[in-house]
Amino acid sequence: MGIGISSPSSDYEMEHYLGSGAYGAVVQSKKLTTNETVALKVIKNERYMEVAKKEVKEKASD
Ligand SMILES: Nc1ncnc2c1ncn2[C@@H]1O[C@H](COP(=O)(O)OP(=O)(O)OP(=O)(O)O)[C@@H](O)[C@H]1O
Repeated sequence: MGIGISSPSSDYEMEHYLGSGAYGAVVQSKKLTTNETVALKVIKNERYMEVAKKEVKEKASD
C-alpha cells in the first residue's frame, strides 16, 4: 500500500517515483475516485508554487 495524499478534488495513492525536475519530484499515483494512473508533481518548496500553477494552466490549455 502506497502513501496517501489528498487534494480538494480527490485522494491519491502514491505508487512509485518517476523522476525529478527543477521544482520537485514526480510520482506515479492512483487517483482513487476514478482508479486512473496519474503523474503527481510534488513541489519541493513553497516558492515554486506560483511557477507550478502557471505550468499546470499552460499544460491544461495545450
Ligand atoms: N507524465 C509523466 N510520465 C512519466 N514520467 C514523468 C511524467 N512527468 C514527469 N516525469 C518524469 O519526471 C521527471 C521530472 O519531470 P518535471 O516535469 O518535474 O521536470 P522536467 O520537465 O523534466 O524539467 P523542468 O524541471 O525543467 O520542468 C521527468 O524528467 C520524467 O522523468
